[in-house]
Parts: sequence; C-alpha cells; structure tokens
Amino acid sequence: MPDPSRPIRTAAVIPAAGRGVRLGPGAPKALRTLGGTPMLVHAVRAMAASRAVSLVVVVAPPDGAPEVRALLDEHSFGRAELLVVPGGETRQESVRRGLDALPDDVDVVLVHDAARPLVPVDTVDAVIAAVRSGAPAVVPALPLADTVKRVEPRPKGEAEPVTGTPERALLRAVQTPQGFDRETLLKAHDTVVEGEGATDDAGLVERLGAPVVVVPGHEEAFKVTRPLDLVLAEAVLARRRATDGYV
Ligand SMILES: Nc1ccn([C@@H]2O[C@H](COP(=O)(O)OP(=O)(O)OP(=O)(O)O)[C@@H](O)[C@H]2O)c(=O)n1
Ligand SMILES: C[C@](O)(CO)[C@H](O)COP(=O)(O)O
Repeated sequence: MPDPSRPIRTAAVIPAAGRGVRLGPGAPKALRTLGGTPMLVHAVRAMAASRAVSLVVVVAPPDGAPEVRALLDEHSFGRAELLVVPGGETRQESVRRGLDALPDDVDVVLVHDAARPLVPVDTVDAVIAAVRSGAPAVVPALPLADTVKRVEPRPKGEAEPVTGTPERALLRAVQTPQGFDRETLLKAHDTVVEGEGATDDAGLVERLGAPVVVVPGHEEAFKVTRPLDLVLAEAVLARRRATDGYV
C-alpha cells in the first residue's frame, strides 16, 4: 500500500525493443525517424509532457541499450528522469524488464508503445487521472469504424469461412498508454504466462479477474505498424508543427 503521507508517483514504461517487421526492412522501428526525429524521442516526449510523469523507463532493443541511452541524451525531456534497460524477445518480456527497473516509490505505471509516438498529452492525463481515482487498470480506446468478422483461420491464399459477426457497438480498439496501479500490473505479469493470448497489458489484468475500464482514446494515438501508418504520422506531425509550434 502506498504511504498516504507522500504524493502519488507516476512512471511510464515505454517498450521500444520491437523490430518493426510489418514496417519493412530498416532500423528497429522505434529508432526510425518521423519528421527527422526518432519515433522513440516523440514517444518519450509524449509521456514527459504530462506533469504527473516523473520517470520514463525506455526498454531498448536487447543489444542496443547503450546506443539508445546516447541517442536520448541528445534530447531534452523537461524534468522527467530517464532510465534505459534492455528488452526481450516479446513485448510482454520487454514490459516486464521495464517494470523490474522501477524504483519502490512508484505507485502508478503507464505502459506506452514507442510505436504510438503522437498520443496527445490530454489522453495521457485522462488515463492517469482515472487510475489515481481508484481504477486499477485503465485503457484508452476508440469505437470501431469497420465491421469485424470472426473467421476460421486457413493457410494463406485459402478463403477463410466466417463464423460470426460480433456486435460492433460493444467493441473498442484499445490504445496506449494503458495505466495501472503498480501492484495490480506486477501481479498480472507475475501470474499470467507468456503465450496465453494477451496482446496488451490490460489483457493480463483481465486474466486476474481484476476490473479494467476504458476512457476515450484519440485518433492520433494510432500505432505505426505498416508503411501507410508512417505516411499518416508524417502528415499529423507536419500539421502540428505548422499550427501548434510542436517540435
Ligand atoms: N520484443 C518486443 C516486441 C515489441 N516491443 C514493443 O512493443 C510495441 C508494440 O509492438 P509492435 O507495434 O507490434 O512493434 P514490433 O514488434 O516492433 O512490430 P512487428 O510485429 O511488426 O515486428 C512497440 O513499441 C515495440 O517496440 C518490445 O518492446 N519488445
Ligand atoms: C498494446 C497494443 O498497442 C494495444 O492495442 C497492441 O496490442 C500491441 O500489439 P502488437 O501485437 O504489439 O502489434
């Protein structure tokens, strides 16, 4: 239990150890540039922009932590402290390594994909506020624009039979940062075995049976996954630079 006599401390863990296979050949995805600046730098700035975040833990490619540290040292992130640790083979493993680096006095943890470099600070703050108000796990999410079908997977090239159509109004596409009460997130990572199908941290918490709530996400918090996402991210960034003085 946090000591009630001291202020709540919030840290962000940024898994950035992925290769970015779906983006195509090149440097690890987090180090590819957006408007001339590495995506990871945008993502760290997005977390540090929140006045509540006092520590950012970056999880670097397994053999790239010193290079990532040197790269981040070339930039300024305001008053947030920065740690860099090496990541693992999977996103879950990388997040776990970031959690292991957190000091004892951190109470609230955000987990934010380096691949979502343009999340607005209002979304970050809304997630933090919901956790600080008592929700153990909070995810930003948006309604879906497409209809979704469940299918019976078949080898590539074969048509897949449709087995159902979930009611779209009940579905949400979830983003990051996802926010957690630190104890809940640690318990989820300690309890849920890798490969049990959770593709996000909130999914691990759900498996504990703990409540997870949704707050409104933002269209600009999209994940840079495929080449077209980079085109969109460049356009959003150019508009921000032209209109908001964003760096
Ligand atoms: N072993 C891994 C795999 C992923 N990630 C991070 O998890 C986030 C979300 O993952 P995704 O967008 O799927 O990135 P990649 O795994 O790099 O993408 P791909 O599957 O196309 O290789 C990214 O910030 C990525 O760097 C990580 O830290 N460690
Ligand atoms: C965590 C996440 O960004 C939430 O939408 C997503 O699940 C990451 O998925 P990926 O498998 O790493 O692309």
